Amino acid sequence: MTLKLTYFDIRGLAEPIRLLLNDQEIPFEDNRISREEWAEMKSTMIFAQLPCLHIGTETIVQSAAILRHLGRIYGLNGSTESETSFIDMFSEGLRDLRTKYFTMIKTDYEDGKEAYITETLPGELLRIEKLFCTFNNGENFVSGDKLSYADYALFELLDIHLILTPTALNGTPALKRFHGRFAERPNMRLYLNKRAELNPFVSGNGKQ
Ligand SMILES: N[C@@H](CCC(=O)N[C@@H](CS)C(=O)NCC(=O)O)C(=O)O
Repeated sequence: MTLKLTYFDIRGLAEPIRLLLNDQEIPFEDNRISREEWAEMKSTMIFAQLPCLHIGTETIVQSAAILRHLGRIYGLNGSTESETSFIDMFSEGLRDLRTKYFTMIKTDYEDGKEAYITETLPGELLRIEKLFCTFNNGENFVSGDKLSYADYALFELLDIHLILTPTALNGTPALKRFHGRFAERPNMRLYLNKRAELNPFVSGNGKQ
């Protein structure tokens, strides 16, 4: 089965998907397109947006649907209904914070960054940390002993906040430990080192 992930040459909404594929050693074509190519392609996309995953003969869009699809087929979606629901719930919570982050980055970076860092972020991260500590006191993965797609989404969300402010995780020690641990998974380390050479922007407007 061939996999082709199409997105822009930024981290954005595709990066948790790239992290999962690289960490799991799933071969895929990382198709990073230019704005000119996008202008040609936009009208052919289901919701006129990216990312898009071609997987065999299937086409899947919507970043969360892509991540969940990969989670289901590669065994990264929990082992019971209750685990899967927890993973979904956790991911949707992450999505809410990611939306706040990208809204600030895209619409209010100059005026809103400081307030986001000092007023919005600490409470949001504390809530995520509390939920993360549900299983094994946060010493393993989101859903306990078993890795899931949510771990990739969590890692990327923490990582982009560390770019925004290097002290982002100082008030959430379990999340900080998770970030450090996860970055040292051998395939993650390989990918992160490779990515560091290219250093793509988090967002299309170059603010991060
Ligand atoms: N809900 C969608 C949002 C997709 C989205 O906002 N994509 C943006 C890039 S991050 C896009 O395609 N922008 C180009 C455009 O709308 O023309 C998802 O999660 O995949």
